[in-house]
Amino acid sequence: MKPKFLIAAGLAIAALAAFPLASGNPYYIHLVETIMIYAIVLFGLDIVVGYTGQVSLGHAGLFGIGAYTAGVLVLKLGASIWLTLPAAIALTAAFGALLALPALRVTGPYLAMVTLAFGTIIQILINEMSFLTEGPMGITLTKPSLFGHQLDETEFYWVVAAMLLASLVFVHRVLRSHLGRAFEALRGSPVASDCMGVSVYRYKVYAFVISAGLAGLAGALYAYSEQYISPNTYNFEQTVLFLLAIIMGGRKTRTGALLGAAIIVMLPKLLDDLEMFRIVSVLLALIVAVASAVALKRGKSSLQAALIPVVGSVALAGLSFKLQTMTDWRLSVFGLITLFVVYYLQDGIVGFVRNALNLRGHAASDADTAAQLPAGADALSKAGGATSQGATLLEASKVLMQFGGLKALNEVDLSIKRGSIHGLIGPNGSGKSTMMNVLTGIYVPTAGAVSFAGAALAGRTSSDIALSGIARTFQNVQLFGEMTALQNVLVGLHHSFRSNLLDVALHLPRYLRENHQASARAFGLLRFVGLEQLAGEEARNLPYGKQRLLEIARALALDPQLLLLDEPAAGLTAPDIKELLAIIQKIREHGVTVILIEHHMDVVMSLCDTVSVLDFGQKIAEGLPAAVQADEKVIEAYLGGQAA
Ligand SMILES: Nc1ncnc2c1ncn2[C@@H]1O[C@H](COP(=O)(O)OP(=O)(O)OP(=O)(O)O)[C@@H](O)[C@H]1O
Repeated sequence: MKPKFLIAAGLAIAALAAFPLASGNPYYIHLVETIMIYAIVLFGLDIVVGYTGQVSLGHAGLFGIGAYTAGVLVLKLGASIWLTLPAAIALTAAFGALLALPALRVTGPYLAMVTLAFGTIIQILINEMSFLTEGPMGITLTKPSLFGHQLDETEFYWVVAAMLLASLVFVHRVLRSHLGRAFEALRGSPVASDCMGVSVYRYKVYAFVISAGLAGLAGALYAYSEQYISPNTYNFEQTVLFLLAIIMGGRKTRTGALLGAAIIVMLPKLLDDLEMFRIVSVLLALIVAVASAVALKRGKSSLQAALIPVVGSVALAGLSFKLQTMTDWRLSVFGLITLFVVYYLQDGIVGFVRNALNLRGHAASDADTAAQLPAGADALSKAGGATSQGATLLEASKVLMQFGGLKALNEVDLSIKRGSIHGLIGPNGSGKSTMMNVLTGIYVPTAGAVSFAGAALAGRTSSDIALSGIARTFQNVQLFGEMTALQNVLVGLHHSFRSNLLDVALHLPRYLRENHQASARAFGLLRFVGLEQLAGEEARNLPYGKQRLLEIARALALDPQLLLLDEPAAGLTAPDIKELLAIIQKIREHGVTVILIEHHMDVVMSLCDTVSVLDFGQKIAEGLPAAVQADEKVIEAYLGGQAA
């Protein structure tokens, strides 16, 4: 960690701890305490919303479960904080797993509705289960005791501050680890995640469970902080506020969550006080103007894009001086601010400032990591082994893939020899990509069987198949766009981690060792495909040809025995194709078997040992490239069309 960062963090912690002593005002102490509690919820919600890209409107319900676990345990058993906090985390995490179930089946607006229903059910249950929760009457409790000492407002503030710091470190470490990369990969491309051995199912559940655990912790702290809980707090408005806080603050940043929490706690109060509202809106206009000017100067934004937020915030400041009273305008101003942020600051306030000031988050630190790694790491391990060269690695027999009445594959047999490069060609729509999808478990064939390295693939998930040694690239590049090149490859290396949540959270030696080894290998793989200079660049910003190479590096990270390349040369320039040919040759030299789908005949002819030709889902020819090229049926179906 950089000394500058450590000093800043130390100062921030000292300021946070000193605040109640300096302020002395119970109202402000309670306000900051609430912000910290909400920030803990938002750290968790950001995992689900920001990282995995799911919508959750159920987090107020989870927050409520945490609060009521503490409340009920205190009410019924007189339990201490040592029991209530872990119990709240555990029970809420279990409910989080329950909430994850719909996320496995539905996405987008449907998921939003289901999670909203979950939140509503929780609120109704709290209301109805009077024997446990005291129903609408609510539960009154006192501040907890620690080591026999009853905490006062300030001491409890410090407990909350300690929990905030612990949550911050925990979440930050998890999100920067292989687990966080897995969450982010789900958002980037679920199909590619599965094909990299990162099970979408498993990691969606993990994300909800961790997120819920944090909501539970926050809920329990909230119960003690307010000293009174009732079902009405955990309602629809609360859940929307949480979501809004993430959007306003900025997703995928802990600073954004803190800022979002401050906004949702302060804004309603701010909108009650006209004088304060005027001061803050003028300050906001100034900040936006400066950030926009910087963005414009650095060429990060067009004049129009930079002007709109400035005009908006200046108009808001102007409006604040026109208003005589806030009472009638509170909700309208709140709505306007929300609309403005959601529409114009889509990366949230933190994202906007980062963009304007050209701060690149973890992209820059990836470049640093890359630069520190040893130069000669042997990235690509030997696969297969010389002894088994020539034996059958993959056998597909009578594979039928039917979509309604269309037979995309019609009883196709395919036998792939270990160590070979096997070409799969055919006109558009002949079933090549469908075959890839069958081999990687994305499609379950209507009939027929596939065996790989002696084991049947039937009934296995894409991620299982990937982990057993089949890696692939995609016809339409499926990178994790918001992640750097290095992180993309690290997702492919997910299988090399054995560390669990505890190893990650406490940075235990096992995790540190695995992380270092994985980073070194990822960088080595980038070097293997000639992308080491671009390690810290976001995948979406790479030129198309480089994106295709990055996909190959990511696939190789799986240590595959079989690599499926789906039109790797599509859209590449002639020099890029030359580079690609050399890389595929090198891959074969490392003993990796390759199935190559390609429309560029020169690539197929120069690389492949055997070529199979598909037409309308049927295999019409197979053999040496030259023989296939001369085959009448092939010329008629495919090469003839190309020649023409
Ligand atoms: N999920 C699907 N649902 C319905 N039809 C599909 C599906 N996937 C593929 N098909 C159809 O199966 C046929 C074979 O498609 P496929 O993408 O495998 O061809 P291809 O040989 O890879 O073509 P190209 O070279 O254009 O990529 C096409 O008619 C396609 O429309």
